[in-house]
Amino acid sequence: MALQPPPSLTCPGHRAQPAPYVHSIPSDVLGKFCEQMDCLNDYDWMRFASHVITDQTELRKIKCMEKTGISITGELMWWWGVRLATVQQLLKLLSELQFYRAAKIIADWMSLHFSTDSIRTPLDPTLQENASLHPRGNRDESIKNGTKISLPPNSVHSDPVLKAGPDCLSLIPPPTSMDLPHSLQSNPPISSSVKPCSSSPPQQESLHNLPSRSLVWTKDEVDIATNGFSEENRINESIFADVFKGQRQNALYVIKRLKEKECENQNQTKRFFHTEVQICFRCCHNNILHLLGFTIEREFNCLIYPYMPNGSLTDRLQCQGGSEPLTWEKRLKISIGLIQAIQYLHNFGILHGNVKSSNVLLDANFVPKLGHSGHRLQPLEKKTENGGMKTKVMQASLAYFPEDFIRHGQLTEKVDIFSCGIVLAEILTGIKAMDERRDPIFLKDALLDEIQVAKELTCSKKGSFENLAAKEICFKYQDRQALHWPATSAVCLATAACVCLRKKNPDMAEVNALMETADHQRQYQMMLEERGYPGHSLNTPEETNDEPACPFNNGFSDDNCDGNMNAGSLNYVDMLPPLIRVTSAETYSEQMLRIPCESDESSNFSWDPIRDGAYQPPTNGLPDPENIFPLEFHTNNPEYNDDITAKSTVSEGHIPSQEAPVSSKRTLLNTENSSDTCSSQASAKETSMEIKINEQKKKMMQDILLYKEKKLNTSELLNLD
Ligand SMILES: Nc1ncnc2c1ncn2[C@@H]1O[C@H](COP(=O)(O)OP(=O)(O)OP(=O)(O)O)[C@@H](O)[C@H]1O
Repeated sequence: MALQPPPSLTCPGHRAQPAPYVHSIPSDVLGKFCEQMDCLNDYDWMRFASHVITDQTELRKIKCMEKTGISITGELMWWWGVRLATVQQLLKLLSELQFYRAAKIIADWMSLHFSTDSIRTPLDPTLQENASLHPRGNRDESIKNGTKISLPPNSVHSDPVLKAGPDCLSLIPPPTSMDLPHSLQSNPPISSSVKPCSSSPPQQESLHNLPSRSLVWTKDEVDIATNGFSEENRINESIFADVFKGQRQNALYVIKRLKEKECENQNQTKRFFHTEVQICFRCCHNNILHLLGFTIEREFNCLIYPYMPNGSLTDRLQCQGGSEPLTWEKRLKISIGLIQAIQYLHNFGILHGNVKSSNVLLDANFVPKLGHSGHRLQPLEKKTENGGMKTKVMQASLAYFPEDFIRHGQLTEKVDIFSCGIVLAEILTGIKAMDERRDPIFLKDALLDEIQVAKELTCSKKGSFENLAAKEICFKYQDRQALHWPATSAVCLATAACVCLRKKNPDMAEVNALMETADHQRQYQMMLEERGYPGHSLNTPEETNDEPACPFNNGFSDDNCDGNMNAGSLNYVDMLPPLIRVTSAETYSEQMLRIPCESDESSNFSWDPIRDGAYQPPTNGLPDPENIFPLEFHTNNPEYNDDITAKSTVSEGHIPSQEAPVSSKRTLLNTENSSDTCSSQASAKETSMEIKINEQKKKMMQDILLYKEKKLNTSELLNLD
């Protein structure tokens, strides 16, 4: 259903006032209303609910929540609210069903907060005399205002609201069937047991009569599915929950059994359970993990999810169980899915509060599903047995939280966006968000340092320093295991991470735009591959593929290992169509056509002073001893130098130095592994690297140059003819 603008409540001579939406009812008013409605017997409640939701599955889900102690009317109102139902529609329905007490709660609030032009009391005419139910304020005020409003001819009798009496204000126009949410348009639910507005005595509807029972699992059912919680079905044991694999009717599930005793108090478990249930049921998005069921027996709280065959993003980034490293295409898709999930939640005013890579589950097609949201559980302080446990749990969370949240504890959208930025950085780098053997322990500190340095260097607008920081992050930390990662895509992803980490107003729209650019490039690359330009064959030395990856993926990094970046990805940057192309192709192409044989200390790429300002490049191609910062910011790998021009000091037949830049205050270093080892490995790689030029590739690079010089058109370049 297309979202409609709010129906205006207008009257001649008066300013149009938008009708308040159900979602704008304040929580205290809604609370009272829900309390009232939740007390209805099952039959009456279903009568009401089935006018709001005609989809029986949705309705069943909500009804099921009753057993968990969640207000089902609250859920119903949430469901309706996000579909832009108006208070007027709610009042009308309540009036039709003669739920006057509940209607009065809403009407009282309306009369206090909205002008008399915009409200009407939807009470049955017979009850207009009942002073205790009639919102007196409306009547009085309307008379005081002396407002006289004409009714649209065809609305007078059709709208029960309008039958209220001559001195009641009218609503013009009442929402047409087009304005109404789908559920209210027509076709009240066909249910044998629920007959709205039936005059027969209400039949008590019990949960057991509803087909929704499948959502509520019994202890026995869970026992059977997990084979008695057998060890072989255990997937994970965390402080708060045991995670088991289960099977029922040929479907695989994950059953998360909460450990109540480990939590500070029962209320906390209950709150966690409620939040998880509410969020999972409320959200219907391809990138949000669905909740398929739960148990509600005493001291036996289980949440049941679909089994995700590819486990968690953390596991796949760390290649747990010997899994293949994630390709960059998969990484890009996962990033986009995660961003969309968070945006979806935020659009509905839901804060996740627990975004981290272990909570991003991957289905059989590596589609990411964000799960396990809600309040974090706090463990009991068990000083003797489990000293330091709380600290560990806290530390794990700190890795994804911004400083001000840790200090003040106020969960906002910004917190989720920050956490998302850390996950994006994990995807880009394959580096764990936290590793106690590293300095700094937290990935976020390394990223924030890069951003700070870039900021200090550029003194320019945010976009510019973030881009600079992004390139540096790519250069230093990009995961080598994701082969053939196009530079533009990597920089876009790194920039997106930097945007998420902004202290003020991190902008998800900007993050999205960056990821769209990255995705365009993915599509372009796919197109190239379909046309017979296999991605890695352009200029990647074949032997690169066989080389062991730099030990980033063990959670360690070493600057000295960075020289052998994935040079193969340069080609795609060059070949990007003008719209998304960001690099200086000539520079790269020239570089790529050379035969690298040894590192050249004098070769140097420097930061483009024209674009980035402030810095005058050294004339001799060597770093200016007076001005150390260019050394800190130049990136020897041309892959990330879209704004960096090759200096004439790069001699023919040489590749740029493999020397790593010294950019930020600190870089992620494994304090246990000596960097020397890595450094010698890197130089060994360098000296042994012999690059064969493939004639086909060479021809292609030449074609690209011709294309750049406009001597070839796109069709000729891609051999389309
Ligand atoms: N639906 C699922 N499918 C497959 N594996 C899952 C699923 N849910 C969880 N897992 C596995 O179990 C691990 C632990 O899940 P759990 O929800 O306990 O995460 P956690 O990070 O330890 O805790 P929390 O989410 O409470 O912070 C995940 O990292 C993943 O490997």
